[in-house]
Amino acid sequence: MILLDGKALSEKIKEEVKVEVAELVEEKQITPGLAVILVGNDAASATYVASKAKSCKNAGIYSVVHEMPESITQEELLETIARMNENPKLDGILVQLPLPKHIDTTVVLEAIDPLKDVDGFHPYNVGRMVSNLDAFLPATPFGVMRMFEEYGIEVSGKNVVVIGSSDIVGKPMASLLINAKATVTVCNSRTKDLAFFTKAADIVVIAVGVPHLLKADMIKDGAIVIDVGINRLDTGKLTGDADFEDCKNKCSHITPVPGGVGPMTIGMLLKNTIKAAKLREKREKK
Ligand SMILES: Nc1nc(=O)c2c([nH]1)NC[C@@H]1CN(c3ccc(C(=O)N[C@@H](CCC(=O)O)C(=O)O)cc3)C=[N+]21
Repeated sequence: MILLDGKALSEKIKEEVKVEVAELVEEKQITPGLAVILVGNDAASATYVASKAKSCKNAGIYSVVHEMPESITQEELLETIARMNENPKLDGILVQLPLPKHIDTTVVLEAIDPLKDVDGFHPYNVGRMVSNLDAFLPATPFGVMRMFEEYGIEVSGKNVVVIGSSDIVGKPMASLLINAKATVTVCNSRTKDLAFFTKAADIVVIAVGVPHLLKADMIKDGAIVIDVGINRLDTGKLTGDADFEDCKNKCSHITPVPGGVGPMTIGMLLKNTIKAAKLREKREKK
């Protein structure tokens, strides 16, 4: 069994990013900038945001974390985004999800300038991604594709089952795999016989938020398991959507949690921020 080491790979990506940032600064006098908007005081969200800011700093990317109280109105949030859209120091804008219930996430994500949408959640980028055009790709599925590449895993012609159909992971994951010529099946919580699909899969990508849902008896010998789940147990430990101990003896490759897909997400966000900075440079030249 080969462990897909997202932590080590993300270190490599961060080094690449560092070099690219240094080049941008030297050759184009541009420092990439990222704004992260954090609404409310969810502990997990705060941790992720802090780690994004730290990674930016290490890479030489200018970053601001804009914290707003749970009680802000949608209008106030939209005004903040409008200001950031106009701020030339900021190449990327990321609104940490989930947002409080009184705020309409769709409206907020659509307010971000598509050219600063480093999360790839704006319908403009979603449409371009589905059409296989150049776009900001959502960091988590983008990171999974990079992982396949790095480990020499060919997805073309493979049967891939994606479990979970969220806008953030499942749907974009399926799109990227379709663009790469995989045969893709997307399952969700209403799927009647999940094992029927997963047993036929060369690759299973699971992103549902149910600890240890995927067991060894649901996969075929030599399957590749990509675990996007990040579940915090009562013990405080993180665990995935796949039963790692059970699956590890049956699959050919598996991502651990922690240390798998999670760290890749941050690496690809930094990549997207550089892409945004390069887009700005092109616009400014015109
Ligand atoms: N607009 C937006 N964009 C996001 O990209 C976004 C978001 N909202 N909301 C929350 C999710 C979650 N997410 C993670 C990123 C890195 C790790 C990560 O690095 N995890 C480490 C462990 C971290 C720990 O120990 O807590 C690992 O899996 O090894 C996890 C989760 C980004 N998200």
